[in-house]
Amino acid sequence: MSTGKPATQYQAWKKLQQLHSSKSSKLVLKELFANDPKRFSTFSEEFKASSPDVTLLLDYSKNLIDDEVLSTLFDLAREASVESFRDDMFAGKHINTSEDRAVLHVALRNPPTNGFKIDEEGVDEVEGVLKHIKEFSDSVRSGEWKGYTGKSIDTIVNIGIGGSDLGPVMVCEALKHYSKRDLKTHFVSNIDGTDLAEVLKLCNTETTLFIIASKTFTTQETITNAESAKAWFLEQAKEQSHVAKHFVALSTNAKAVTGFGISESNMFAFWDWVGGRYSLWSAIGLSIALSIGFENFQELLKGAHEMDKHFKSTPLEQNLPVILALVGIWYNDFYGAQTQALLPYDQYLKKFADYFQQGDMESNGKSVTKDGSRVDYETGPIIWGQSGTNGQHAFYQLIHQGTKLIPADFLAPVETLNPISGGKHHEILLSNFFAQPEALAFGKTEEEVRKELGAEASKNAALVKSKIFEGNKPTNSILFQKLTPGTLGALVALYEHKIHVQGAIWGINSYDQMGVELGKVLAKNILKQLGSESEVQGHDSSTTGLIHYYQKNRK
Ligand SMILES: O=P(O)(O)OC[C@H]1O[C@H](O)[C@H](O)[C@@H](O)[C@@H]1O
Repeated sequence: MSTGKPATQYQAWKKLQQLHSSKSSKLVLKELFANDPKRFSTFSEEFKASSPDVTLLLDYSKNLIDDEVLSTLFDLAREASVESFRDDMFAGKHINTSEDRAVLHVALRNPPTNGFKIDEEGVDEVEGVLKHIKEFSDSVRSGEWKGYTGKSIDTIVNIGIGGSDLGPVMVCEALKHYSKRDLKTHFVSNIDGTDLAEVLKLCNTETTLFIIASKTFTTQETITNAESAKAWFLEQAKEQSHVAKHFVALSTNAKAVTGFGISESNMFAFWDWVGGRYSLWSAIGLSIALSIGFENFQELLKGAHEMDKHFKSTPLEQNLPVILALVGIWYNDFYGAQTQALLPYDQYLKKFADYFQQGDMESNGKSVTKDGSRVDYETGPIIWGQSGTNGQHAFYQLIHQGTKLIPADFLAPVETLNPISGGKHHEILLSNFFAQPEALAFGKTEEEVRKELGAEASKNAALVKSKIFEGNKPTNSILFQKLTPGTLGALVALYEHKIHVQGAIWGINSYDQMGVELGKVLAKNILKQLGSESEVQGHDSSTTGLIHYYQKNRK
């Protein structure tokens, strides 16, 4: 079990504080590289899965670390019992202590033979649900599954929010290359009626399949959207019995699903040991299987499983998720970095940062440890980013020359799936992928700027200063072979396990999400009061003023 101890109590943490005060000014990338020609090979690791397409190279040499810092970070991981906490997760122990649940997304991608031995109720049902997903997705994709007028399905609408939306959205976008183009996939998540209304304009009742994705099947947004979608469907289809051909549910809550009017035979089950933000590997991935086919969905699971094996059995010093986690902690807790950017140089990964906003921030955005003490150190970073090179033309200015330290992960494929114009686009893309971390690390000195400006430099001192790049900005670079389903599975699992390791060291519970509750409760209460001004009770003057303004001005 993770110790749940405040991280500041570890000896290694104290040593890292000392190292930071004594060394941080000396950790200068330009010098570290100049003094060690082997720095790249020392601080990089390759991950190779059994499929030759699934390989990742992690270069973490452009970080503000040396051997001593790194070995102390590994000491920290050992002192915080990261290895036994990891093993507890794989063994099905109830590491989600506040909800007394196991955390077993790894069981969803665990093959029936040669996998991990996991002992928890429901794990032996995983294969059966996968079989159900296969049969159903095959029959929809082949056109065998017919709608109420005998036509095949050509449009899928996934209605879900949070973990029941972001994973499928990200993966369907990332693996669009493998998708069945004549089966359109849409996602509706927001309670804002605009979301559903705009999607319904693209749908035909006779050929649309609605997937209602909700672990609890009580989420207000999802159930309201699902009810409105059903009403829209019935306006045309009339007969309640036709619902069975056009609505399926993904949930752990059979009672609520049948209560909604979807029969259990049209329900794809999962279990409470699957956290919402770790659920794309479960029945929640049905829209993925429909879009890219079951075999590709299985490849996605396989790639993740290979990363699980790596995480479970590789010594910490070569363990990719552990390295990413520790380097992240170095900036988050000792350098005071507030954020972590995820910058994929692959257009298909444009939703990757959005996905891990929930994955990381909902997991590690906590301020009490497992034993209830208030932390006196920083926990989860703010995750953000977008695909390169678009980000370069938007926010990189601040990363290069602003006042904030922004550690960034750069990701790119060696091979593109779209080698248009003889591969020219890809070469340009990758030249940017190589150039940005280099510019961030090594910057541009005043001397270089002066040389470049020539005579102008002596006339315009401010211009010289504005063109200096201080450099020494840390990055990780991840090069993967190409964006296959297996590679994506491995990449997602890499970041999932990074989150796990950081949470273990911070002593927090990465697997509950109490922080989303309060707003939901208040919104329900306010909804009841929106009828008239006199009903608005029990709020501060700001909230009351805003509600009254709305009530006066609504039409
Ligand atoms: O799948 P559902 O039960 O509808 O939950 C959807 C989402 O609800 C909340 O926002 C939780 O914080 C998320 O973790 C969850 O993914």
